[in-house]
Amino acid sequence: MAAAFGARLAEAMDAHGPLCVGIDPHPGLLAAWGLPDDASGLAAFARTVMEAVGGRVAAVKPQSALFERHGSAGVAVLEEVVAAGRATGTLVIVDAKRGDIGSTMAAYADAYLRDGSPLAGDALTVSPFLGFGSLEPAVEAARATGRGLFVLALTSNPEGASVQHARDASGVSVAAAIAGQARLLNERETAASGAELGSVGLVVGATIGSAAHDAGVDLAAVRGPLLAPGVGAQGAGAAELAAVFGPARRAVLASSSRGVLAAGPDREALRRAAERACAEAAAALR
Ligand SMILES: O=C(O)c1cc(=O)[nH]c(=O)n1[C@@H]1O[C@H](COP(=O)(O)O)[C@@H](O)[C@H]1O
Repeated sequence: MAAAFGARLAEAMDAHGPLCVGIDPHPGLLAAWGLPDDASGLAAFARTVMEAVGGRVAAVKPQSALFERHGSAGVAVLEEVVAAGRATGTLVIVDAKRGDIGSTMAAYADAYLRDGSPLAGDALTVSPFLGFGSLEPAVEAARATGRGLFVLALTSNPEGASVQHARDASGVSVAAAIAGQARLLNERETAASGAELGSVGLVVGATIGSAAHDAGVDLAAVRGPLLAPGVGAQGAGAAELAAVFGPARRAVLASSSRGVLAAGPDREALRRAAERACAEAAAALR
């Protein structure tokens, strides 16, 4: 079994800084790069990004939807990204936001978190909104194979608050309950391994302002990595990262997709954009 994801991510962030480059091949970006909006254009896009940043950033996060829209040929390109991450030593977070009843979740875990599956990167984004317990097969598969999960908690979109800030009869918000469950899993893992970070991360948008505080979420107590999308194209920058994460900032992996990808297709320009985004995040999260 590979070392646990939390420990591997901490090592990758120490080596390369706290940036994840999102691979979101939107139709508009394919066009801007002079590529056709089909599987051949998608493949050229994904290869260019991996050649530019593979081995140079802590992680990449391919957005599954933008591969799936090209059908099975697009999914094959996602598999190529997973393989390229492994070849370059860059962690791959497959952003598929899976969540279903437990028996179906077991099949998703098999697809995305099983050794030998071509879609299994190093971590998967998952949705806990069918109940955190429904994620158990994914939690178990990740634990058994040294992979990680990023559980949606406080998402970067404004609509997320209507669900995530809702409170139960005892006043605990949905987001705080999710964070509490992740914390329990990470406490168990880190007590056994001594690692600083467990492998059950949360997704917390860099755009959420004071929402963690307002929803009663203690991000530092989670002891897992905090994936922070919303940097760049959605408007968050260094100031927002510092303000949202405060004492939890050492656990943050800032994620930017269009903000970096807009610099392509020139590989050097992509590399420089990633370096800039990484330096900015590192300064904010130091
Ligand atoms: O799980 C995610 O990565 C995610 C969660 C969230 O709360 N907000 C969010 O934007 N994302 C993803 O992060 C990426 C953001 O892309 P950019 O806005 O181009 O940087 C997209 O792939 C989103 O699906």
